[in-house]
Amino acid sequence: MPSETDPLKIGTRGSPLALAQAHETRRRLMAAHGLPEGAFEIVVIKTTGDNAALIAADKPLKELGGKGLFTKEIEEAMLAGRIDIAVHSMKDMPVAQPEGLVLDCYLPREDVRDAFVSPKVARLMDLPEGAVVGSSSLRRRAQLANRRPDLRMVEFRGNVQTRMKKLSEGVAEATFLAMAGLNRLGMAEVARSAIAPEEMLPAVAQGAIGIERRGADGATAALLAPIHDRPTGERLAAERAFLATLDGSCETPIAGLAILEGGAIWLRGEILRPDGSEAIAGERRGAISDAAELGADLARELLGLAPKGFFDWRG
Ligand SMILES: NCc1[nH]cc(CCC(=O)O)c1CC(=O)O
Repeated sequence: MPSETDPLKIGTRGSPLALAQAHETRRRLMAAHGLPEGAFEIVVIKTTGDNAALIAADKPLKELGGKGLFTKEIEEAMLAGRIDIAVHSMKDMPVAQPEGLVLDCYLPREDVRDAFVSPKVARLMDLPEGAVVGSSSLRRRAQLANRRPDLRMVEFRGNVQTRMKKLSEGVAEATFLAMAGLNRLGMAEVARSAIAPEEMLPAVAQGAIGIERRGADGATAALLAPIHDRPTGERLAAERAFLATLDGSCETPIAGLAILEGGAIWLRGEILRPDGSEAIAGERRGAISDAAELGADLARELLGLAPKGFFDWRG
């Protein structure tokens, strides 16, 4: 057991959302084991994705380093023993972990929906013709272009405050944020409305927090076991198998959402051309124990339906 003289080191990025997630993890570990706050130490690690100069460049994140942009330095710290666990937004996690690390602990999932944020109108469909919308997410940009080809898209990055400032300056009339992030920051009022999955299917693993550890660290595995949320793990097994089979990441125009219903699992998935000119969607229902196969199977179906050139974004 960790103690005040030998605390468990929790690695995290330093953004307000990442810190909120690390604190939630510590609270759950304290409650599960009756340990004091001092038995856990939160260690902030700067990642490539946190480099202010890169972020200010307003380039698509994809061009800045691709997979592992927000995780590489944290995983290196864990392999080197400087931290014991790492708390991640699962939406940003590559589908496979580096040799020696495992991800098998998930906290109960937050709201999976995207939030619609605008000082002008309450809902996506109320935006006037030709309105400018800010987003750097390839998925959101493609989905929006698909549903509202009249809208103009601009790159939009930074924390919630930065984005709100850009909106008030008129850089764009609306933007999107994950409801989960707003809720965890206590900023739910920023959302004008939550977008139903039927209108805009969220990113794979949106709203889920995962806790990574060293595979050989049995003591930490035992410590994490009581805070693992099994339904979240089952849903992510389907969604991440879907993403893996599509060879996707958080920066590809892919959406996927699994829901548990009456003892079964229901997975919906969507792939898009980056310019939104075409979207292909499908779904699977099946046994929870087959979650990963369902995900892979749905991905193969959508791949089979995609015309030549659809995956030009796969590089
Ligand atoms: N790619 C950035 C990112 N990664 C996780 C979240 C939000 C929280 C979550 O989905 O768990 C966000 C910001 C956003 O999309 O608004």
